[in-house]
Amino acid sequence: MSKIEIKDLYLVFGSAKRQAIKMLKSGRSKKEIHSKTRCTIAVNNANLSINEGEIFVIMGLSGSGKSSLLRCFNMLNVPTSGSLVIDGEDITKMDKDALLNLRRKKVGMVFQHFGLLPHRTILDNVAFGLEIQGLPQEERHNKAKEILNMVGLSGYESSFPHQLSGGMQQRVGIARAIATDSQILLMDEAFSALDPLIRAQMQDELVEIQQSLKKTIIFITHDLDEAIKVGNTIAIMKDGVIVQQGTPEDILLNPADDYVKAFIGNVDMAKIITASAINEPFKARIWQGKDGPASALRLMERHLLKFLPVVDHLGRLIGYVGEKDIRKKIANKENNIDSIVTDIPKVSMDTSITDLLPLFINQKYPLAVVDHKDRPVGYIRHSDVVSMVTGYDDDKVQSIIESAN
Ligand SMILES: Nc1ncnc2c1ncn2[C@@H]1O[C@H](COP(=O)(O)OP(=O)(O)OP(=O)(O)O)[C@@H](O)[C@H]1O
Repeated sequence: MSKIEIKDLYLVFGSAKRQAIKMLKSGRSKKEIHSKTRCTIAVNNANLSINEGEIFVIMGLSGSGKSSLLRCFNMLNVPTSGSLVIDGEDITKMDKDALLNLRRKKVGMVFQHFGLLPHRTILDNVAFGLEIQGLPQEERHNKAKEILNMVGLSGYESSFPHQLSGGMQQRVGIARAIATDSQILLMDEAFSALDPLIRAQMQDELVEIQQSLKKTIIFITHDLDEAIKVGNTIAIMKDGVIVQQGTPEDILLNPADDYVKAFIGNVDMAKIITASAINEPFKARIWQGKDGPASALRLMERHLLKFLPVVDHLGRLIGYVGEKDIRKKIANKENNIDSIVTDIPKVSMDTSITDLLPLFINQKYPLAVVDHKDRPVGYIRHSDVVSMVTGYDDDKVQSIIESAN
């Protein structure tokens, strides 16, 4: 379900906003508009749909408009035109009180440089939003302690921000943002001031927090690896325009233009692309104890396959049967396929391509992809994995592999 819906959103800085938008719509460039009107087009016709409970990442070069757009989500920046609907309500039309309420209760923010109050204890920093909401001291302290425990900072309640490392301070920032039970978290380069090891740890923790609390998180980063690690959806901005949005895999496999290509240029695709990108769904399967060689052969011929998955009475994969073995059984008038079921390595949809490669050693059949109940969902051919890793086209790889066999 979509939690946030942005339609035709423009954000212009400067006084001649109308003129700037008119020029923009008549095709003038951002630069040209700036030199004529002194206005900056920060967001140019953004359209986004953000699902409840997802981590939505916004990426783009410096100055592309990420922070400007993010600040529209709590109306710290007031869009020049367009709508931004949260839970069915257009926040661009809210009055002052409704907006205060939105910021206090619904939309929390985590800043790059933590934004903690230096003379307040960690406990009081986390309880800050609750204090503004008017919660009595005992109640807000209890809640803050609970959240500090959740982000691994129990025991630091009476410390002050400067006594904590950067990673710990950012945990406090996150704790403060989630203490108010806000459903939406805005995170602007929240991890970029942290050193790489702590940063990686914080990324894992964010994903965990999101999974347990089901917040909707809008997360800005410059770092594609980070975007891929935490993001369910990634939107890429250039000069105020959202040039592409999709799942990390969509973006890696089908970059919309050269700008996006340049972004993903130095990512190790093989580590990020998973089995799901090259999975071929099974069109048929046979049931152990029920189907015999003749029906197996019929299915193979119908679906042009040289092997079939065999499943037990619960639909769980046992292995494959191959065409040659099936034909032998038929020739020998044997009716039981049990002795010819070959064991096969099983993988899941999210196994990375690099982890798939070694599994092909000594395998004549494709790998089997199974779901969490061990039921077969598809297969992965060696040639597809090699094409993905080498970048050579599929037919060429297929012929090399076949000639080697
Ligand atoms: N308050 C403001 N007044 C005028 N122009 C602004 C203001 N805030 C941002 N801009 C301009 O809007 C454009 C987008 O800036 P923004 O900070 O949103 O980009 P960004 O992608 O977040 O960049 P960075 O990654 O460096 O933070 C830039 O041209 C910037 O100079």
